[in-house]
Amino acid sequence: MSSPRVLVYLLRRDLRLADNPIFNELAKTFQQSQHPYTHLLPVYIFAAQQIEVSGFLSSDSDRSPFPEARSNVGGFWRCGHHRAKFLAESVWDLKSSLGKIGSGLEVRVGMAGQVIRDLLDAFKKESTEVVGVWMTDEEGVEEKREERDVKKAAQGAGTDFKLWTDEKYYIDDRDIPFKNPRDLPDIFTTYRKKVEPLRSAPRRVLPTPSKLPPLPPSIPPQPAPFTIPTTLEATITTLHKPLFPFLGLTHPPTYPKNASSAHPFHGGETSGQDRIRHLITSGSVSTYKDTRNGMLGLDFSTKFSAWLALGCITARQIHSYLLAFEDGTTDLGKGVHGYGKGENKGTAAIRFELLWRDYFRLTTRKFGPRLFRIGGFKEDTTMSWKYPQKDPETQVKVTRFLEGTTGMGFVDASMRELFLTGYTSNRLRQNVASFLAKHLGIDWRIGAEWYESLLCDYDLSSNWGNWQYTAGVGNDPREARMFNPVKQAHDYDPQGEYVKNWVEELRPLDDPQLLFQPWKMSEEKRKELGLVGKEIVEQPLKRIEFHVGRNAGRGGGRSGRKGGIANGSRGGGGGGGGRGGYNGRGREKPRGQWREGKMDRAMVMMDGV
Ligand SMILES: Cc1cc2nc3c(=O)[nH]c(=O)nc-3n(C[C@H](O)[C@H](O)[C@H](O)COP(=O)(O)OP(=O)(O)OC[C@H]3O[C@@H](n4cnc5c(N)ncnc54)[C@H](O)[C@@H]3O)c2cc1C
Repeated sequence: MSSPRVLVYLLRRDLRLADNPIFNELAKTFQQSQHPYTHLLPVYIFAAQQIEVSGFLSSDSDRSPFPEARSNVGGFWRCGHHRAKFLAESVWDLKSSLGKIGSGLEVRVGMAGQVIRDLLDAFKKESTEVVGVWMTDEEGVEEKREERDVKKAAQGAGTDFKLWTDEKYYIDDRDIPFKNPRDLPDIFTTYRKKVEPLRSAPRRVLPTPSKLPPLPPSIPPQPAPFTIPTTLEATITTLHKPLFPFLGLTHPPTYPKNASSAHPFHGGETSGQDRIRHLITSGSVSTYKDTRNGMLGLDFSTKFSAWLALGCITARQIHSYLLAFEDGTTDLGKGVHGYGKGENKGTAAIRFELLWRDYFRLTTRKFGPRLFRIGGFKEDTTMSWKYPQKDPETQVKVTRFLEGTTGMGFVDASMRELFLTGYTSNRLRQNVASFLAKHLGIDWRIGAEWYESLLCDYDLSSNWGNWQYTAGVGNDPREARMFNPVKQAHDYDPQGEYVKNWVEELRPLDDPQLLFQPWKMSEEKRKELGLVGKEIVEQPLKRIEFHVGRNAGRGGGRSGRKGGIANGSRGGGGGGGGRGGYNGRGREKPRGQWREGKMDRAMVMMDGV
C-alpha cells in the first residue's frame, strides 16, 4: 500500500456537511480515479483567544500557556456558557455526521497557527505526507490574523495552503456588485437595491457528500498540557468549568419559576435543518412578517441566527427551502397556508433580514478594526461617553445593567432572559442597546462585549455592527434615533407578559405601567410585594414620564403588532418596510407622549422607527 497523503481541513464557522464548498470539492475529487490525497483530516480548534480553554488542562497543577479569553473593555469571558454549549453541540453533531460517511473530526485547543504547526511537525516525524491545509475565510481582525498564521505554518512545513470562501451568505461573494469593499454603500437600502430582486439573487446549494476520504491511519494527539474530552457532555463541562460562578456577576439573575425560554434549541447542522423544516411545515414562514416583533414563544421569529453564526446552515439553504415551498416543488409544507402560491410577505421578509446579515458582514470587510472602536465606522469623536473604568458611579450602573436591575422593566427582562437563555429578540436588543448607549450614555462596547459573551448567536459583524448602528456611530443614516423603552414596552408587550416572564418579583402586578417602571408603584404596593428598598423600585437608573394614549397596546403581544408600528419599523439593523423595504406601510403616529428629565434635545425620540 502506498504511503498516506493527507489533506487537513481546518473547520471554523462552517460546521456543516451540506452546502459546504470544501466538503463538496473533496467528495467530488475523491470519486475520481486519481486524487491528490488518500486521507482527510477535518480538524476543529477551540480557539484560545476567543474561548477560555483552561478547563481542558490535563490536571489541576497544569497552567494554561494562553492569557484568559476575556474581552478588552469589560473583561468579560468572551464565550459564555450558552454559546460554549451550542458550539460544542455543533462540533459534535458534525463529528457524528462525518463518522457516518467514512470520515471523522479531530478536536484541538490552542491558537490555530500553533495547532497546525504542531500537527504538521508530528506528521513529519512519522513520515506522513501532508499535501495541503485548507480553511474557509472569515471577516474580522483576529480571524484574518488566524488565517495568516495558519498559512505561515503550512508554508513553513512546505505544505500547500488554500483559503476558501465560505458560501454561507445569501448573496455569493462572486455576485456582489463591486470588487472593492470600499464601494459598499453606507446605507443598507442602497446596497439592497443593487442586489434585488432578492428572490432570484442566491446561487444554488451544493450537494451533500455521501462519502469522504478516510481519516489518516495515525493521528497525532493533542499536545500537553491539554486533554480533549471524548464525549459531548464532557466537552460542555470542560468549556463551562472556568466560567462559573456566574460569569463574575455578584447577583446573577436566577431562573424564574415556570419561565419559558424562547431559545431551547441545540447546536448543530441536524437541529438547524430540522428548524428550517419546522418553520415551513408549521406555516411560520408565511406569518413571519406579522410575528417577528414578538418576544415570547418559539416561532415568532425564525431563530436561525445561532446556526447561521456557526455555519451549521447557510442562508441560501434557507432560501432554497423557501423557494420549494413557494413554488410547491416538494411536498414539504403541502397544505399549509402559502404553499405553492409564490413569494409572500412572510417569506420576502425573511430574505430581507438575511440580507441584513450579509450587509453587516460586508461593513466589517469595509471598515476592519473600526468595528470595535468607540467612534464606530463614522469615527465620531464628538460623543461624550461614560466609561465604567474611570468612574465608580458608571461602574455601578453597568453592573445593574448586566444583572437586569436597572428599574426599566423591559430592559431588565431582556437582560435576565439573555443571561438565562442566551437569546433575546431583535426588538429587545434594539431597546437594550439604545438604553445603554443613549439613555445612560455609557460606552456601547460594554454592551457589545456582554452580548458577545452571552448570545448563542453571537456573530462578529451582526453584533458589533448592530451595536454601532443603535449607538449612533455606525451605519444608521438617522444617527439620532432613540428608543423609548416604556413606549416600546406598551406597544410590544401591552399586558406585560414578557416582563412578568423574566422579572419574577413583579409578577403580582397587573398594571403594565408599573411593570415597565416599578418606581411608579405606591408605598403601599411596595410594602405589599416586599419590594421596599429594592433598587428596581427605589433607585431606577432612568425615569421616563410616559402617558399611555388611547390606542396603546393595540395588536401587540406575542403575535407582533398588527396595524402597529412594527410593520413599518425597525431600529438598528434588520429592516422593515418603513425604510423602503418589503411591503412597507410607513410609520404610525406615536400613541403616547413622553418626556425625560435631561434629554439631549438634539436626539430624536423614536418609537421604534
Ligand atoms: C444590539 C444588537 C445586537 C445583535 N447581535 C447579533 C448577533 O450577535 N448575531 C446575530 O445573528 N444577530 C444579531 N443581531 C440581529 C438580530 O437581533 C438577530 O439576528 C435576531 O434577533 C436573531 O433572531 P432570529 O434568528 O429569530 O431572527 P429573525 O427575525 O428570524 O431573522 C432571520 C435572520 O435574519 C438575520 N437578521 C435578522 N435581523 C438582523 C439584523 N438586525 N442584523 C443582522 N442580521 C439579522 C439573522 O441571521 C436572523 O437569523 C443583533 C441586533 C441588535 C440590535
